[in-house]
Amino acid sequence: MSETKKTDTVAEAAVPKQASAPDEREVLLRVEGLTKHFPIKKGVLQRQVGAVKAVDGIDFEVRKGETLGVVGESGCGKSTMGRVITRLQDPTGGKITFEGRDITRLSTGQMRPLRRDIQMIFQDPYGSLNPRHTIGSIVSAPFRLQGVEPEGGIKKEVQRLLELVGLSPEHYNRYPHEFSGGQRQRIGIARALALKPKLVVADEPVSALDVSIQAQVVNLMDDLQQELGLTYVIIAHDLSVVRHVSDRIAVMYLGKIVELADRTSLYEAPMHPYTKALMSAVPVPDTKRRGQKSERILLRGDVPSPIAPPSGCRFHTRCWKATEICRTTEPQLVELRPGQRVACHHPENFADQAPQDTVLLSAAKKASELVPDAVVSDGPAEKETTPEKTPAAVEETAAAEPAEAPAKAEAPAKTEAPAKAEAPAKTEAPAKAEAPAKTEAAAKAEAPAKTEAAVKTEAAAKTEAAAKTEAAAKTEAPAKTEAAAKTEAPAKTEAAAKTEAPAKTEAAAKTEAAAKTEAPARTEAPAKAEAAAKAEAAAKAEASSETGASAETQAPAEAEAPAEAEAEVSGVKTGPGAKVSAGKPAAGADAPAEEPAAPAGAATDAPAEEPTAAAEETARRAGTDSQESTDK
Ligand SMILES: Nc1ncnc2c1ncn2[C@@H]1O[C@H](COP(=O)(O)OP(=O)(O)OP(=O)(O)O)[C@@H](O)[C@H]1O
Repeated sequence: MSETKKTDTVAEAAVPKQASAPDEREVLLRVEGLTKHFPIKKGVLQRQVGAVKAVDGIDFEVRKGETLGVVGESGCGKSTMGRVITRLQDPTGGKITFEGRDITRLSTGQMRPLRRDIQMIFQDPYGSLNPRHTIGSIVSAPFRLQGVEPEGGIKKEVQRLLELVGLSPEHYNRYPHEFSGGQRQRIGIARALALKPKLVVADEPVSALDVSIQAQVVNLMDDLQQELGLTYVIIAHDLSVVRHVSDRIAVMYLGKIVELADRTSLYEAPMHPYTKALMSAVPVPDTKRRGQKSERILLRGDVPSPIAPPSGCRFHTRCWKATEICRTTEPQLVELRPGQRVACHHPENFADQAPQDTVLLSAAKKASELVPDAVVSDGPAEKETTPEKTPAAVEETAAAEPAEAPAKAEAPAKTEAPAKAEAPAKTEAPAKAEAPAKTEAAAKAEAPAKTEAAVKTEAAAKTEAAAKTEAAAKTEAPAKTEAAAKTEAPAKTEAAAKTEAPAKTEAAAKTEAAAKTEAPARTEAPAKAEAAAKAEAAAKAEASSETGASAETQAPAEAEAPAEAEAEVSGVKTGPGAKVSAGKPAAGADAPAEEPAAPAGAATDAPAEEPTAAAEETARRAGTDSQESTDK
């Protein structure tokens, strides 16, 4: 938080200059493979039946004098991580090293001297102060607990601390209820700073405060950092606060760090799609941009349950770039650019790490409906490493924009794909497409779809394919989508518009709804290529979702001018109530009850870790309730 420029409100804050060469500073705290699993117990015997994987293997380090910001949606494990690194809770696994000393398994007694050096500021300025104690008693607790006698006496030192945080020394004998939220948070800060700690972990230090007060507290923390040489780990929801205060930022998702980078890199060129989604939610106070279309990325649904996190990349269920590899293989947090670590197979603003994997998962296709076109077009199917797109890429990209399908027939200039693509082929029947002509729109149609699809293969093949999704997966000669890239004669969608002799595809276009009606769809008209591509890609994606073999979705390899869906190409499925604004999680609703106060040495004497109930929320509350009130 060095060199922070003070402002009236955090949102208006000009972003301070990046701290110089933070990497050269000495490492104060190092965390390796840290895990924290809360057991779920059931039955009379309280057998463990599962675990809430709140923190599931994270690595990072904090250097002296720097501020590490930690962001992520509600429930992704930020607070748990904060409590574990301060040893208020015991880790399940991994290693925590503070000033070169392994503190992972230190007992409460062994930790006591270290409490002077590691402090925590809690989110809730109301719940973290004991209402029956005076401010003087609260702020002086660390001295008493640590047996420290400051020069001039405890009272004088407490009054000095109150002044330091902008309160009056006369407040010494008052009670917490006599203060506003901002003032209470200052009291919490005074208490945390009493013993001149080296590391302060601040869990949402300003989120309970009014915006103008937020700026005051942030500026105060900044001043104190410079004055006392503090090192901060600041956990926050508010990305503008984090941007303002942090030197480096760790983005957490479902118990993992998905990206860790310095502030400038993270905000200017985020690599993880989740980071990009979070960043897109940060409002830009720029009057010139008023009225402009927002590039905001909405994420579908909530963070999945940490009890059974998704396989592979945990974000794949909500990512618009997810392909098969994301579902099966967990990406490691690797340094792709100096100082920028990311765990993603298909990072943004960087070369694809799995370029062979081009077929989007059906979940990704759905997710892409909530993502602006500009972002989607940067998807895995269109890697910067391959300037020309593969047929598969064309289709998958097109599938991401079903609603605009008919309007974009001109676009296929781009889609004149090279004959060879990088993708490894699993092509089994690439040459002749026996493709199911099924559009997602059709799939949703109540009535049997009338897909006017012009499917032209180079051989002017007449395709007879069942368009029913289930059938699609079982088509006799399925052309694997991955293979489309290697198709000898790839699709030239531009030709679609010029199709002279469109193949008559007697495709039974069946919809999920109309699947039972078995209504055939006739291919009659030459098509708009992109619409066709979209329709087919949609069909494939759906087929993949149902067959669970998304990477091997069938693709009409040579369809030059596939279908135009005359049917309602609505394509846009908006999950009812499922949209969740990235970076704007419903903090109030989901946030766990705040911990009781934990002044130096006190709170941690008995780091509570209650056995959890099966219900996650209940367990969460139970966990927080179990924290010992340190003011007592
Ligand atoms: N004591 C506990 N027992 C069981 N589960 C818990 C406990 N504490 C937290 N959890 C669970 O661990 C997960 C991570 O919780 P945590 O509070 O760390 O998330 P968070 O990212 O800090 O969320 P928020 O930003 O809302 O505070 C949640 O699913 C939560 O329910």
